[in-house]
Amino acid sequence: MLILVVNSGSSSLKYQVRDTDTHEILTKGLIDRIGESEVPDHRAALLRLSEEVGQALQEKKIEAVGHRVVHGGERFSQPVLVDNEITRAIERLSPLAPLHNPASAMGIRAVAERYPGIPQVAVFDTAFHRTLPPRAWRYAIPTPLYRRYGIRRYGFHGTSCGYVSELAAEFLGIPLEEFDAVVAHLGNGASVTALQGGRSIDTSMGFTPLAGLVMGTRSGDIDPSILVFLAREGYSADDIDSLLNRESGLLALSGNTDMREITSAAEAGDQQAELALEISAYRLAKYIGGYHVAVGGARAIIFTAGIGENDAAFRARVVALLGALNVRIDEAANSVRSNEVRRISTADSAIEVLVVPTDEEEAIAEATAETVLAAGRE
Ligand SMILES: Nc1ncnc2c1ncn2[C@@H]1O[C@H](COP(=O)(O)OP(=O)(O)O)[C@@H](O)[C@H]1O
Ligand SMILES: CC(=O)OP(=O)(O)O
Ligand SMILES: [Mg+2]
Repeated sequence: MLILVVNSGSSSLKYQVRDTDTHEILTKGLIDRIGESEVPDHRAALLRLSEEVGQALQEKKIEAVGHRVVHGGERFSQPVLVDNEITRAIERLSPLAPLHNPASAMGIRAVAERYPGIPQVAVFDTAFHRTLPPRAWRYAIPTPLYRRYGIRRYGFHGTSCGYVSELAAEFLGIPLEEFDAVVAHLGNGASVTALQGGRSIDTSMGFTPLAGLVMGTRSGDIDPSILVFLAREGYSADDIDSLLNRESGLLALSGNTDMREITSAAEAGDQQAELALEISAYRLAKYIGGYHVAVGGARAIIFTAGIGENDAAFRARVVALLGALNVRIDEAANSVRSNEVRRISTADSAIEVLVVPTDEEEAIAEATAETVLAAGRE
């Protein structure tokens, strides 16, 4: 089946046209640095996508479209065929994923206009984390807040996590059902997930993709009282939202969101950039240690996504903080650039450290084809 996959990340829009029968990628593209002058917003990115795809495909016809949707709430634990009601449900979840869900809903509507009648499937980041036990998803706040507003941990990057954990288990020759690991998905948004028996049992993002690690523009964990303090100081809800989601993280610490630039600044002696890297690595290392305990001893630590796959210096910095776990990096293996699954730990490292390139688009294409075929059989 010929599938267009649309992955609306917070700062980028990735697309691919894939044939799920032959596994061929017919065309793909990345519209990056959304928000800067050339591509001011996701609408502009989608317009560019439709021009590029139209040119590349000529007379070939796309049969279905798969969308990455970040927040599926408690309702969606599987990919679903999209209709108007589902699109509205995705929009209603926007307050819980303000950098992502509006872009996905916009994408779904834009595709419906451009390719009328085409089946569209939503594939949710949250779905993989529906296996979290209550001890991990409940917050220690009054129950009515959960019942009334659905305030709980959901977790994100699930499509990526599921994809890389299968590849990692296969690489190590461990059956997925017996695979205990920690997955660090480090992109513009970043999260860590604890896998036990191949299933998610804890994850650093929470009610929204703001919790956990230091990210490009997101603060990650902070004391919630800071919000109350700021509200009393006169900050509005929108001010706080924008402060923590768009003006914090690496940007606030170093003046930059791009790890490549932060790393070169740090190497050139920029103290702020150095501190930003230190804080990010330290926070991640603490999570890895915690999740090693949560899964009862991880067999592997997996690095994936933009930073995880490409930033050898950052990986080395994180692993250097894991000495207490007897995890050791192999500097030579770590500095190899490759698109393959690879081991970067030494033979005597207590836990294997792997780099596993993620492919959310492939996972979404497969899920889309399956969902469309299953709907056709009903
Ligand atoms: N070669 C590289 N070295 C260091 N960081 C990189 C490299 N390539 C990409 N990155 C970083 O990866 C991040 C983007 O990751 P990605 O997974 O594409 O993000 P998203 O999908 O969330 O938009 C950015 O912080 C970028 O700086
Ligand atoms: C959920 C999330 O943060 O996604 P991204 O990394 O694409 O911003
Ligand atoms: Mg991403």
